[in-house]
Amino acid sequence: MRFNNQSYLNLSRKWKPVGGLKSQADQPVKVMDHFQYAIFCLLALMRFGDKLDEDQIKKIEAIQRKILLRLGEVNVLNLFPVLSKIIFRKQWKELLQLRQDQENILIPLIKARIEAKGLGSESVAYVDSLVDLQLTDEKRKLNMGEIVSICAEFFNAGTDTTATELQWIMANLVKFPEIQEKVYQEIYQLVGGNQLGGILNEEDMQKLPYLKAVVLEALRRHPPGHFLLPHSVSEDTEFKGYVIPKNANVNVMVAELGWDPNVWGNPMEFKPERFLNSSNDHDHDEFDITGSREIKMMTFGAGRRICPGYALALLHLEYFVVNFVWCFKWKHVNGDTSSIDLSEKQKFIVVMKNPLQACIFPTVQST
Ligand code: HEM
Repeated sequence: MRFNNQSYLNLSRKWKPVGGLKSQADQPVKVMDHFQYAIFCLLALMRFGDKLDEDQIKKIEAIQRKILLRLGEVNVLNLFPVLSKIIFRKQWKELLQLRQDQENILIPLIKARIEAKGLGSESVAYVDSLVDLQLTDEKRKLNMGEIVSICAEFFNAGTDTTATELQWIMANLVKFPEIQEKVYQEIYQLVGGNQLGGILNEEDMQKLPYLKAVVLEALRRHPPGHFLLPHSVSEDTEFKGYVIPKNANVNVMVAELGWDPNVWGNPMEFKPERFLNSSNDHDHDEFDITGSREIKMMTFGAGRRICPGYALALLHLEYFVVNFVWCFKWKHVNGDTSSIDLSEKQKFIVVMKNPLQACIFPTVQST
């Protein structure tokens, strides 16, 4: 897609401040908490098939976060569980209490879903498939504890990764307003004035290659995980002259792979255009994020242990970005692009060292 400067100027957006009050709109919003909450609500809806109220969401979020923060401790205690249960009795008690709290919150939601399904609810939820799942080798279904753990994993693996990536994308769109404007113009050229202020849907997103390129570029330049989960080889393996012994821990430097100058020109530059018509394979128009044809980046891993939520994450990222840009103009604080600092900080995943703050204005379309 080409963006012609003339039409870009003609269509240039007008905007009005949030709530119609300039003073309010001038107040920068720290967006990350809102992103996290939105993604969490969406995942909860997918899981339980029903909208949960704010109180329930906050309770699940709080317990999940407490458990996530102590995950390292769980791994250490599990190295020698028999011994650690004696020596670290207090820690074990606290961790078991956290698990109990998690079950107390999630089990009633799972049971409510089973009941709703029994009463003929037509919606489809993730919990339904877990309840129906038959473990063929063991000739049994999942028990309640296992369903709780799998639901919890879905929250842990899907919330912070997607919300963090969303923050990286929006930070780049605020830092580089010309890229934000290109996303807007692409949407405008697709839907014109017909859908002003309306929400764009999944079908619209399939026709927006520049939007997809922005999301891919962010996943390349700012992968939330700089490593994969630990893997190991099941037998001694030789790779490029090195012997990797059986059971050795193996990982991949995900970020370095996406920043390799031999593969990507000016890799540290945020340049979505590199993903337009990026496929060399004429049978496939889209970039192969799964690495099944060629591995150029591995933000979601590759092969059989690839992130099972990658398609969902892409869908959510594209959905939020397209609607954020269509409905709002995102501006940096005090007109100063340097207020957007793209430095990284290693937490559980790699986050923005200085979280994004932006002034956000609902757009009013010029005709
Ligand atoms: C931008 C968003 C996301 C990124 C960058 C991401 C990335 C990853 C990566 C790199 C792995 C490890 C792959 C490996 O070790 O080979 C992984 C695993 C996993 N992801 Fe994601 N993920 C994202 C979103 C999601 C979502 C939305 C879900 C589900 C709702 C999800 C569920 C999982 C699960 C369950 C695993 C563990 C799979 C296993 O143990 O085999 N992820 N993800």
